[in-house]
Amino acid sequence: MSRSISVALTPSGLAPECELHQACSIIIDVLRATSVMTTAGLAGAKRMITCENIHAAFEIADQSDSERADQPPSRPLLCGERHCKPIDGFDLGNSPAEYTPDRVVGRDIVLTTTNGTRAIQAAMRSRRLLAASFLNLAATVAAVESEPHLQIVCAGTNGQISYEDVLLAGAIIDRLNESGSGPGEPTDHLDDSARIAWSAWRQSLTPARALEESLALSLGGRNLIEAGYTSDIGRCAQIDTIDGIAERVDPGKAVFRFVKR
Ligand SMILES: O=C(O)[C@H](CS(=O)(=O)O)OP(=O)(O)O
Repeated sequence: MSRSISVALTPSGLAPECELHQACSIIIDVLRATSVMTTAGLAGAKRMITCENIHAAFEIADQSDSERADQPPSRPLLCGERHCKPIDGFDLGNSPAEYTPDRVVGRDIVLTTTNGTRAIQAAMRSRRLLAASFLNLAATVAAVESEPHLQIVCAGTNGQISYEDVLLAGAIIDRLNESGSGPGEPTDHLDDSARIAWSAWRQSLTPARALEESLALSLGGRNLIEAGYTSDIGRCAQIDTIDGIAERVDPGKAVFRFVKR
């Protein structure tokens, strides 16, 4: 199958002319939104509803409350961060470690983060929309391998390209091309950003440097270290520990469910 892969290195890199409505889009925010969505999904969260701002998150939660007042505890968990820190009045922050089964099983989650949930919004017009992390790299590849047009959207950090997201974009491209015709050259058609991501990933693969170290060098990694969340970097650097993926269930709505492979 001839497949094309485009990468937006930040959400604003999505070309206005790109035909998102035909594309399967993969959102990447390794540190930490899409790692959180993957972890929460595995832990049994019912639905993950993403939104861009705190006000909208409270509105969604209040609306669910009034819809189901007779069936407590149905209020969604309010989750996310600003400046890497938990938000006042919210239930959970943006550390994957917080998303344990005892906290999230059977619960809806409303998530708002600085970059990840904005990237989701930027790609809402996509035909399919999935959230990828290193944790579920194999499940991501399995979910998209028969798609003819893939659009990868890196969340970046505050409008800037972030190395950790580029690395995962490259890792997805690399895995999709593992059974390609020859070493060193993907068989898929890659745009230039996809080629940059793939090269970055290939270059990062040295026996001397573990993925965790590369993530710690990145913009998102440095921000987390400064904010006191160093241990999240190691957690988000685990590869293929979760065999499933959060996928949007309803076109036009930022509502995701975790699909086990
Ligand atoms: O909390 C995070 O991991 C980041 C914070 S920032 O990117 O350093 O501002 O948010 P996210 O939207 O998950 O990238």
